[in-house]
Amino acid sequence: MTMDEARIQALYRELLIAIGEDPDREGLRDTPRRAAAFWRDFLTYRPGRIDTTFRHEPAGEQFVQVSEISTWSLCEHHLLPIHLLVNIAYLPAGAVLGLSKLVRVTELAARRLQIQERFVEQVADELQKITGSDDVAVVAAGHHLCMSMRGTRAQGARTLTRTLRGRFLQDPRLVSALGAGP
Ligand SMILES: Nc1nc2c(ncn2[C@@H]2O[C@H](COP(=O)(O)OP(=O)(O)OP(=O)(O)O)[C@@H](O)[C@H]2O)c(=O)[nH]1
Ligand SMILES: [Zn+2]
Repeated sequence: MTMDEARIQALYRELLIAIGEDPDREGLRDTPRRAAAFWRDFLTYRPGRIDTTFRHEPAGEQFVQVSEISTWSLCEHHLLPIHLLVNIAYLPAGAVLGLSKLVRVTELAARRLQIQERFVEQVADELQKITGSDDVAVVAAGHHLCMSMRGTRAQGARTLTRTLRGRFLQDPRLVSALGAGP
């Protein structure tokens, strides 16, 4: 994605004028710069290495889950934050992924304009790709500010999205191992 920071700053200045503010008053003078820096920081996450795996042949079946990964995304309809708690599980296929990489993959999918349904799909796609396992599950509990600070003002409403692939689709025991969600 290309980002034109000078243009973003100019647009924020326009926005301040449009809402009846004086963009040159002391408290607002640097606001367009700060707001543009936010967009740059938010949208240009560099995940580093995300595919470190270790060969591992468990004696029996193994289920790996990292729970309650906390991150922030932005709702693409209102440009307001979504706080996400994410559980990721997979059944290793001959190799296990470095645990921190599950967090990096989560962050990568969060740092864009999102809907929560697509977010879990994108995390699952990436996880399948880097683990080589078809058996993955991603569950997210979202708190959408567009539903709590405006609109319905539904304080505490939690949205649960879940994507199940491979054996997670076929085996109810695996789904119950995931728990009720983050
Ligand atoms: N499916 C889905 N909907 C979302 C998500 N984030 C926000 N929305 C919804 O997007 C919808 C946009 O609806 P509109 O009627 O176009 O917008 P609005 O007039 O601001 O609606 P309200 O939010 O109901 O006030 C709302 O129902 C939001 O709750 C998301 O991650 N997934
Ligand atoms: Zn929204």
